[in-house]
Amino acid sequence: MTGGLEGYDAVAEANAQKSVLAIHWSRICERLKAEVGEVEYRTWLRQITVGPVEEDEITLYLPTRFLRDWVRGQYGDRLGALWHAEVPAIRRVELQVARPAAQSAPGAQDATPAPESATPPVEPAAPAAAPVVVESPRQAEVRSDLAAPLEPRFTFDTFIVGKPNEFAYACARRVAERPSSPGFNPLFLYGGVGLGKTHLMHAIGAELLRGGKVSVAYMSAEKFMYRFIGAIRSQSTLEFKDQLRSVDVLMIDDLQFLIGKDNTQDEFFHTFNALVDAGRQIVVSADKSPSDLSGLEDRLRTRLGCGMVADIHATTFELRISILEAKAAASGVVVPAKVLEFLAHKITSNVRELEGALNRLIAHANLFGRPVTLEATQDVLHDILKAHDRRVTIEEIQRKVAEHWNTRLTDMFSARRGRAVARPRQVAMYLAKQLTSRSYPEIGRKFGNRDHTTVMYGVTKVEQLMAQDPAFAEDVELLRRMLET
Ligand SMILES: Nc1ncnc2c1ncn2[C@@H]1O[C@H](COP(=O)(O)OP(=O)(O)OP(=O)(O)O)[C@@H](O)[C@H]1O
Repeated sequence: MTGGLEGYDAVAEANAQKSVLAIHWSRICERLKAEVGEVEYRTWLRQITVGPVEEDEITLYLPTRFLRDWVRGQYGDRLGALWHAEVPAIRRVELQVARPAAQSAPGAQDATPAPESATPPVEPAAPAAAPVVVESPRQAEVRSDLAAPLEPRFTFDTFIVGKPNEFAYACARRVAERPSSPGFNPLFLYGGVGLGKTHLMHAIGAELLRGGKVSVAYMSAEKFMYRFIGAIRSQSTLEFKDQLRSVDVLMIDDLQFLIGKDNTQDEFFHTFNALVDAGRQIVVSADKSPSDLSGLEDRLRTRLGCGMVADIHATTFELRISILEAKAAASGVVVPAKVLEFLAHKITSNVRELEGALNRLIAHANLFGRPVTLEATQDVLHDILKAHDRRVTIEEIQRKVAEHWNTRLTDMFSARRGRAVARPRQVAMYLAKQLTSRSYPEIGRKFGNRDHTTVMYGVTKVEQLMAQDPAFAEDVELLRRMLET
């Protein structure tokens, strides 16, 4: 009997404490709403439920680890101060993850949720292994409810292939023809800005859809994050996960955006594993190789590097010319070869800018009905050309390259031919061709009066080595970036 009464007292006391806390909490909520605004309050704070008070500490619960971390970072101190102002005995606020009790309405203030302590929200079980190609044919679809639409211009037919991108192109083709082939899942495409990563991803998507039977979802990593946050806010994370895990091919662009976004990385990691385990294809792009994406969790970097990693190098003059020729031909406007050469020499940064310059020229020609000439080009594009005036000198290039390979600067001009000095010299010639507007004979003169054919040989040799040896290619790329900034 006594025990029963004690139990009753304890329950009554706990209930009384809950009601008192609920009154304080509703006042605090009003203050918070006034301080942060209705929208922010509803997004982040409404889902807080009040837990017990022990000594000078009150526990508040949030439904997910993501929300808990966010609220702790953004509002932790403020919550502490408001509770202390309301109940002076409370000096500390502890934020914990807990799912609300099944019956309680979201945000119900007297709900006593089931704490999950430090464990993250439970992930849905990975789907059972499924065949690579869906057995019962269904309509090919791009999951536009879930992802971004594909750009119709970005196909394999409109992608111009040259040395810097031929490997990435071949890998992309292979994935489009046989998704989830061993060794090609995930396909990780990386390279500098505006070099065609997105174009290749869309081309894969378009090709797969043409073949039917698959569902494809493409989205930027940024969109992935916002979709994920949106799902948390609307308490529909399970639907979000299910949607993502139901596609045959998932493509995530610009993965570097997830650096520092730990919760989204976690989510992506689980999605990634569930899809790959189920035999679905993943394609990812980023500005660096998996090993260089410091800031991504190690386990994610390791998995990203497990399939095929393909680099898109900076464009060569030849590739720039081919791209310009193809785009000019498609426009129907006659652009003289010397104008194309001029542009390919001047605008070396990336294909997006090159394309932008050509489009401006073409629009100008169409609007005013005047032929495209070199003079008109200089006039119409004067701002772009000014911004692209190369400031790098051959002397700077020689110095940086010599430092990088630890050779003497004088070996750039000397007659010595050993590989240890010849290779850096060839790299410097290659970079001089890439980063300055000097001709082969001019470059030759700067390298101890060498003949222009020696320079041409050096440039070709470096291009060949870059195609064969990724480590060497990365070295050269690094030098190039250092010189350009
Ligand atoms: N080899 C190519 N052939 C034809 N067009 C190309 C090629 N490479 C890039 N482009 C064009 O250049 C533009 C920029 O390419 P894209 O958006 O694919 O670059 P990205 O590498 O994804 O850049 P970012 O890192 O900024 O996302 C697009 O219009 C694309 O069609």
